[in-house]
Amino acid sequence: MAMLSVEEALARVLDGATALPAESVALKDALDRTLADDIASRRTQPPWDTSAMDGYAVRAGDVETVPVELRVVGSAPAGHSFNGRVGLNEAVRIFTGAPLPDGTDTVVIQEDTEREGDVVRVLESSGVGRYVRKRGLDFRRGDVLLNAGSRLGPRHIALAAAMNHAVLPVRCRPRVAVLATGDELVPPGKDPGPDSIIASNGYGMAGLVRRAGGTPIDLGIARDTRNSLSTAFTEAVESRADVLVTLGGASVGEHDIVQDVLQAHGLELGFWKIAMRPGKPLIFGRLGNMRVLGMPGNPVSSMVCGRLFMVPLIHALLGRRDPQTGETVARLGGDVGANDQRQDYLRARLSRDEAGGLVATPFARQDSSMLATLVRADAFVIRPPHAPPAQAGDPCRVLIMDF
Ligand SMILES: Nc1nc2c(c(=O)[nH]1)N[C@H]1C(S)=C(S)[C@@H](COP(=O)(O)OP(=O)(O)OC[C@H]3O[C@@H](n4cnc5c(N)ncnc54)[C@H](O)[C@@H]3O)O[C@H]1N2
Ligand code: MOO
Repeated sequence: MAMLSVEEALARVLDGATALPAESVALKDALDRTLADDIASRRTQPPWDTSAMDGYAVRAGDVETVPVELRVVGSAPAGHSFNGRVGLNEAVRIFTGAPLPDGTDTVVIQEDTEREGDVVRVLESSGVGRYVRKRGLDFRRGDVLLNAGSRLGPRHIALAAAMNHAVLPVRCRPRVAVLATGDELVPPGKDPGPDSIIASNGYGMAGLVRRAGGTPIDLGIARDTRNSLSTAFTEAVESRADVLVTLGGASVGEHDIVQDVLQAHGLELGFWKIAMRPGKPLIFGRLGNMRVLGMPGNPVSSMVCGRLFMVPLIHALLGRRDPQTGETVARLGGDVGANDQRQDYLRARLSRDEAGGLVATPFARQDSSMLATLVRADAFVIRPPHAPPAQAGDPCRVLIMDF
């Protein structure tokens, strides 16, 4: 039977996944959150014509011919405007950021002047508007400058502040319950028994959840028994998780009972098994309002499934409009053989050729248990199903490692 393609599987995971409700957060807590509404400016910036330099505000007509002496009639530091009107052959001492006094249209920088008492001698002429930032140069009241669905980086937060917003509407963080399964698993840092494996995947998955903008809920480690799994699934439902991620027990052995027990809880199965390596036994379905991703236990398989399916799902629940696929193109740094029906994600090193082009060289060993190779890798080379053999120098698709 033909297995589901990666694209089709992703489409099914994202089907019907729409943005969660919004909440308000203070600017200082808004970093990396996703905006829930378009944001219009409450202010025009700059609010008035402003000096861009320290110097003298003058009338351009007075300084056409230089040198010329002007009478200094006042001073305008930032935050304190000069309230009078500046007349013929007059100047006001001005500083960067101060409003341009009435009657002036130009700034002469102080390096181009000599001052003596209340007289300034202007040595260089200056055109109209020189060193003046016009009112509204940056933006105007009512301009929509930040869009719903964008992730708030430091620059977006600075702009929101400049627009005079102290609080922003953002999407609630998707809650993602993460459950490791397996009798062999023990937490890191303990003294492992003779048959123990250290549980690693849950830590990686929780990190992926956080990076994607969700809140991980740690459900710990379930034993390979119906009872233990059942208790954990009940806990997931009670925790009001939007997504449940299980790790391990997804394959065909008689201890791989995750799917069975999920079904006993009412799982509506979306799919099981996809044409992908690593990650073939991926399970997807719904348990009430909760989406369930049953990931294979091999550490690299679960991280790749997390990156390819869980991260886009979290982004969809955040209403992200700017999702980055992370995909680009490179040239192969070594030969690769013909591919079978599974789309391969080969861990690879990136380098540059002499012309500066990107080169991706897959590691020789690609076993899905090898986490150290995942950390050594800079990218995945994507080999589509049934791709013919390819040689060093041939173009290839790559997914840059971003976790
Ligand atoms: N007869 C077949 N056997 C297998 C098939 C198949 O199609 N036919 N598929 C293989 C593939 S592909 C994968 S991937 C694995 C996935 O199996 P499971 O999801 O059932 O995973 P487990 O058996 O529970 O564990 C596999 C491996 O990973 C270790 N593991 C599990 N959880 C964790 C964790 N949280 N942290 C660290 N390591 C973990 C576990 O100890 C095992 O070594 O099935 C193949 N078999
Ligand atoms: O698909 Mo499994 O994830 O190859 O090892």
